[in-house]
Amino acid sequence: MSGPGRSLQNLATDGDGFKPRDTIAAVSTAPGKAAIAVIRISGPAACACLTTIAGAVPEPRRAVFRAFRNPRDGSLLDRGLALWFPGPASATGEDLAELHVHGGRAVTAAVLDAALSVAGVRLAEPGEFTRRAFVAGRMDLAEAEGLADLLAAETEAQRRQALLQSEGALSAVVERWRERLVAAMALIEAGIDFSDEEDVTHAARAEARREVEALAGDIAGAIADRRAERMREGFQVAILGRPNAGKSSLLNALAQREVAIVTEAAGTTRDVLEVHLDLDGIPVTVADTAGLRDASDLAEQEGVRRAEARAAAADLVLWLDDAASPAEPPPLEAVRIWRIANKIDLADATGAVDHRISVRTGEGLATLVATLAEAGREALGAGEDVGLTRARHRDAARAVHDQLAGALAGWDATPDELLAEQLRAAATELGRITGRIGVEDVLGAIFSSFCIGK
Ligand SMILES: Nc1nc2c(ncn2[C@@H]2O[C@H](COP(=O)(O)OP(=O)(O)OP(=O)(O)O)[C@@H](O)[C@H]2O)c(=O)[nH]1
Ligand SMILES: [K+]
Ligand SMILES: [Mg+2]
Repeated sequence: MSGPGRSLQNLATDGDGFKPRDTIAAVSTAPGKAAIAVIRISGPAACACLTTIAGAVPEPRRAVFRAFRNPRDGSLLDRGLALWFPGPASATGEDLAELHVHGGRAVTAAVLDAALSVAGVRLAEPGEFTRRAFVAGRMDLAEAEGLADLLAAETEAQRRQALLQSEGALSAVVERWRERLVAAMALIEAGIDFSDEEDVTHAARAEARREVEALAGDIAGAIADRRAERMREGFQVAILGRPNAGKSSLLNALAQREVAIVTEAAGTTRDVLEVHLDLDGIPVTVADTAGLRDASDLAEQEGVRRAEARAAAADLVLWLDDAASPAEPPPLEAVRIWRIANKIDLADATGAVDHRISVRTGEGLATLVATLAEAGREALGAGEDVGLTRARHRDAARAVHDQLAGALAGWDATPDELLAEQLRAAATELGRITGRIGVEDVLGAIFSSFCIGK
């Protein structure tokens, strides 16, 4: 990765007070008790910092065992590994030092404090190490977002997808789109050069048009495919039903712990309660809701309202009902509904149902879980295909698509120069996804979503 980040240096530094020339330090591992914690220091004073705390600078990229000392009085703080990564071939592109210390609160606080006492060193902002990597051209924006997703990944499929994006798979797709646009532009521009040979111009314009049509189709396909974006949030399932159908019991059975209160009193659940499940690598969020009925109680009325709102926003509704007395689910537009008859230990299901279960005896639950995982995999993919993962990507892709559609609509009537200009504008717009252009407005939002130390 070379160009994009670097060309942004001025934008990225002047736009919102971001100053890569400071030296930053932070604990990069999670807070709390642990065997090891890593303190990272990046910037021009990293070398001074390392010398002050750990003695001489070690050979680049070699871990050495050192005593870490308080710069104020030379007292021993801890012993551990020191590493030195001189810029620009470091993670941030700057001089970077790492101190691996014992992972206790007091130890990390003392060593971080020692680092911050060195002139020119300050505490890092959230995501600032990654942001410096972006500014230095070590990764593009889509890759940085992939890295954020990788840190947040809770299931295998999420991990696979995030890793792909962090390694540049989405950037490569977008770059390929841009190359196709540039090729179409070149055809039009060739027409400009050969404007006295009408046949050549005509053929070139026709070929460019075919290419732009195909590209607009591919981009529309990518916008319509929401699987990768939904993978980040998980497959959203809402359990809906009348009071006492056994919704909370089902949630507990799926979660394999007592998350929700279960009683025989109708109207027990009021708030929406959700659990995050990992079904065979697929992230599935299941929400338990208040039983639907004309409630007199104010809190229960609000619970019913929330239940209906959650169901309307779900990918799938599990309409749970008593096998003995099934009722119709409420009309839910554009939401898939599975009818599930519960309590088949008491009475057999009547009418058409998708699943027959007894939460009490466990009958039918394994099949239900397997079918849920399958539905989730269908909706989200397995994390092996590359797609747009954020609204930000989709907005940019839609803007490009609209520009291409506009160019295609007026194609024959548009002079070569103007057509080439329209395609150039679309190519520029594509650069928003990887951060080649005009990203200063989104930088803060993207990087602040990271933790401090990343
Ligand atoms: N026999 C039998 N009882 C069940 C089964 N599932 C749940 N129950 C019982 O049904 C009653 C209601 O269960 P809940 O899980 O609280 O039902 P709910 O749909 O969450 O009820 P609300 O939150 O009040 O709407 C409890 O007494 C459960 O033990 C089942 O499969 N068989
Ligand atoms: K109940
Ligand atoms: Mg309940």
